[in-house]
Amino acid sequence: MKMGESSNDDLLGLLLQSTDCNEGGNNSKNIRLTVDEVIEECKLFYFAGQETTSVWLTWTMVVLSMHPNWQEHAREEVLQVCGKNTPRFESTNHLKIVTMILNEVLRLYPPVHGMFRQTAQKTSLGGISLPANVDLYLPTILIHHDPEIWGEDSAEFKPERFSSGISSASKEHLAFYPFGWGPRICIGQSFATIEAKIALAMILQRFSFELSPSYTHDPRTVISLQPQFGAQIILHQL
Ligand code: HEM
Repeated sequence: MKMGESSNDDLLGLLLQSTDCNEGGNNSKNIRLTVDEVIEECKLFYFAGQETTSVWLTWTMVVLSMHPNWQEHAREEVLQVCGKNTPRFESTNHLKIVTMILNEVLRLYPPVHGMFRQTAQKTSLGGISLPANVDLYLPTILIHHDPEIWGEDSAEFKPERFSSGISSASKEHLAFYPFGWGPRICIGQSFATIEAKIALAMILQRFSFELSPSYTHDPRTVISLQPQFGAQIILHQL
């Protein structure tokens, strides 16, 4: 970095080009990052991106073990679209059932269960007037489970809710926000979705799976929403 050498075709390279140490970068002086800020950005990307996606896939394996019919539907679709080949980015757009399943898992088990905000100034929100410095919690998991929004079967795993897309899945607009919303929406949303589709497709191509008798269903919040006692799953090679 001190030699002024960094590539601009990956995230770390772009961050390094934005530092005070790299005068050759494209950014104007007033938005340069310090080295400490680059380190913090790297930690944020690792923390925000790794645990969330892995727990999403974990819940998907658990839920598809509980619903072998959906596991079979998803496998049939993957084999139809990709055969036994490694799924490519382009094929992920054709995985409709896999997408419905992944969305329904995000609805029932959102890895980020809620978001925190603070009013910077006096704010009017939904007809309520809030003073400055009020802490707000937006409980994603409660909204995702609300029977008034999703229907009496809101607690059930029903990927068909999403068969006509996200906007038709619920009675309320903006009732599904596993990646947040607005200016701070998850920057890794598309990356995570492609990653999850490819990983799930590769697992379905190779294995059928079922829950081990030792599995106990007990979702708990440990920063992200996790299976408290682990996810013991038995894989059968196909
Ligand atoms: C299932 C996977 C994921 C879920 C559920 C998820 C969820 C979220 C949510 C809800 C937020 C907004 C937090 C807030 O507004 O307070 C967020 C922000 C963020 N996410 Fe993700 N995320 C996922 C994957 C990823 C991946 C793969 C990356 C990076 C490669 C990533 C990077 C980030 C970053 C950097 C932010 C902060 C953005 C900002 O503050 O402007 N996330 N994520």
